[in-house]
Amino acid sequence: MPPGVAFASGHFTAENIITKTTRSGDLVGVFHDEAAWRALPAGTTIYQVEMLPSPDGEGELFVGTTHLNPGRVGDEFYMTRGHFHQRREQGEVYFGLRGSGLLLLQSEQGEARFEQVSQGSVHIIPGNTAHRLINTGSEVLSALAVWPTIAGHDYASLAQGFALRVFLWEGEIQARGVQYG
Ligand SMILES: O=P(O)(O)OC[C@H]1O[C@H](O)[C@H](O)[C@@H](O)[C@@H]1O
Ligand SMILES: [Fe+2]
Repeated sequence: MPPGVAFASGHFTAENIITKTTRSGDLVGVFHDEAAWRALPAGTTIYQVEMLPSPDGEGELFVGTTHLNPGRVGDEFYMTRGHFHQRREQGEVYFGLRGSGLLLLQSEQGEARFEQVSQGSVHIIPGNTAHRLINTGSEVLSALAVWPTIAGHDYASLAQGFALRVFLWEGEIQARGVQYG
């Protein structure tokens, strides 16, 4: 039997799944409101990534699903750390499985834009584009991703953060530009 995905839960129906959990304490400096981040228990799960086992090497693909919990740090919605690929030219495809949120995309020049993620949405992330998932809903946001095994992750280039942040302000989902300096 080839591996499958259960649409209702977004979980893989396969054996030998590799799971990585990212907790609040792992996300140092990621959220805008540092005091609110400190107030959150460090063991709070923000997201989990399930991956199918995959061979490594040129031409091979990773398949993984990110399950991003609903919640906020202060007013800011839970989100993944986000990254460029180490191999900048390598792209990726996201596919929305459940929940609702935003895919934040940012060029190397710092131009940022969003795509709405919902069940069945397909997102083509071009090369040279940083990407982060943001859960703006009240359910778990799950999205399946396919990317080249050679792509790698570059987190350091985003140490200053993305150019846009998403908050719940006065009951509305609002994106705000961030001034760094
Ligand atoms: O690496 P993060 O920014 O924490 O995102 C978590 C994961 O999300 C997706 O599944 C990506 O395809 C993975 O490559 C990434 O590791
Ligand atoms: Fe990626």
